[in-house]
Amino acid sequence: MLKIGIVTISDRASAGIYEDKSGKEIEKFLNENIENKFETVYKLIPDEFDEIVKTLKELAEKKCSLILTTGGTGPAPRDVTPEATRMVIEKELPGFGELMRMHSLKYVPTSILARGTAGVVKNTFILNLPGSPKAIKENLEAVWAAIPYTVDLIGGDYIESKSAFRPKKK
Ligand SMILES: Nc1ncnc2c1ncn2[C@@H]1O[C@H](COP(=O)(O)OP(=O)(O)OP(=O)(O)O)[C@@H](O)[C@H]1O
Ligand SMILES: Nc1nc2c(c(=O)[nH]1)N[C@H]1C(S)=C(S)[C@@H](COP(=O)(O)O)O[C@H]1N2
Repeated sequence: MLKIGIVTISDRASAGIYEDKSGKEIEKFLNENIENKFETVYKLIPDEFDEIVKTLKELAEKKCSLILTTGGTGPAPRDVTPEATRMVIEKELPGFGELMRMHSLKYVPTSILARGTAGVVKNTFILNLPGSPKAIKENLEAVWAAIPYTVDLIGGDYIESKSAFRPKKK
């Protein structure tokens, strides 16, 4: 069955200082946009480089076709999610981050602070989203249409989604 990893990277949420609303927002978006059966694997970790790398590798080895991370993409000293993601991926897909930042300008001028990227390791596609709960939908609505086809191309499990775009086969 289609497996999707949700990784919340937040010092405060992982310490129990606040509830992880962003992970829940990701789950909600997936439930609203995927029509076939899928299971999620959820991880809540602090902004620690080694822990992020370990978690992403573990979820890729568990055959998640898609991993969505939230948090740690900004300029603060402990924000290292894009660097950790680059340690794991074999191929970067910079268009996802570019489009998310451009689209998010419509909501906040600080969208240019997000450094999130995306890329592929074996049959897993990893995408970094910003940490704020409201940023989840704002960013996923920008790039979701391209995600199911990306997962097709890398040999991941099929994602059935009315909001996806798949180019017609010739
Ligand atoms: N997982 C989360 N759940 C709920 N609110 C969050 C989460 N992550 C971030 N936020 C909220 O979004 C705001 C902006 O995110 P910010 O970049 O400060 O957090 P972060 O660096 O991702 O998290 P942290 O400081 O805990 O590591 C935060 O002040 C916080 O209120
Ligand atoms: N759509 C959208 N993008 C957004 C935001 C937002 O609220 N909405 N917040 C911005 C802010 S304030 C920051 S600092 C960066 C990085 O957030 P992160 O460090 O929590 O990942 O995402 C940016 N991108």
